[in-house]
Amino acid sequence: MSTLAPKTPGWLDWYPNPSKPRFTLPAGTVDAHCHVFGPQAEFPFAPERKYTPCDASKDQLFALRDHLGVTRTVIVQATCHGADNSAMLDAVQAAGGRARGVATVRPDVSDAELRRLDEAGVRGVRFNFVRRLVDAAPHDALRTIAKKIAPLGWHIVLYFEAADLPELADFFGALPAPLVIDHMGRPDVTKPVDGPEFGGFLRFVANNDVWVKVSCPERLTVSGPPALDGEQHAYTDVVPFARRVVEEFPDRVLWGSDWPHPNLKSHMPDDGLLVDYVPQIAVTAEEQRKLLVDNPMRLYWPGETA
Ligand SMILES: O=C(O)c1cc(C(=O)O)oc(=O)c1
Repeated sequence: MSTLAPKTPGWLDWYPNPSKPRFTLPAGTVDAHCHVFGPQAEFPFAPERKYTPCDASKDQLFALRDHLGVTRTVIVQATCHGADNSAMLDAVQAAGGRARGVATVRPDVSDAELRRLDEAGVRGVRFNFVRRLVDAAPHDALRTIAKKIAPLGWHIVLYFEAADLPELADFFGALPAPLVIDHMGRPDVTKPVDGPEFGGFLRFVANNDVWVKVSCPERLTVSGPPALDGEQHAYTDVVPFARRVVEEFPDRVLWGSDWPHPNLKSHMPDDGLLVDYVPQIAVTAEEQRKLLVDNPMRLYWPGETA
């Protein structure tokens, strides 16, 4: 019998009993960024991982999806599973057409394997440039893999820190597939929304074939979580950044819960309050429909109606 690896010290488990959101998500809402972790007894974590999370199974993900009023999910390969996509694929398959996947693959991946992933519901590959999550920036792998996936019509999901974008922008802009940016490119929300750093990010989005996930206020906030009474607006310091992206690029924004919220050390968000954050950043019914339904459907279920 194999022994299970203990969780990383200080690892916070996902919120056990999320509140029922006060904001009613429109019918057909897609959670375009969530993960499954293990369960590690069935799907062991990758030896090269930088953290060991708690288990977060597909059934627990589907229970949250239904509780929040989400219709479909995009399950994004988490770094703790490396390039072993089996837990993600198992979850996508179990969702019976109501999930798509984003995979991590190695540069020597065969065309036959890519076709197998495509048939299983994968529509993109993910690359991580956040230093605490990887050993080295994956430029060469990304260049090689981008050429292989472009003919499938897939996209490239990128995770990076705002301060690194100026160095990466030309490289990213030359890739031969659409780009999807995780967590708004991780802006430093203590800097001005009209300042040069976020301005550079907005220009990069304007000038390239880019979609942006306006996700993770709980990860980007400096002012912290909402009060426990839930009365005040949540994550107010992140709102102006996400609001700006939604206003400028209403047809290229995506929303995701980021459940089960890897690597949060300060607090674990109530996922119900994360849904209540949405109407602060997408204020009209039209903006909400585009963010939550139309845009992710176009990217992940093109030609299908919500
Ligand atoms: O900021 C993070 O720690 C983080 C990690 C991962 C992952 O390990 O895949 O995914 C995310 O979306 C965010």
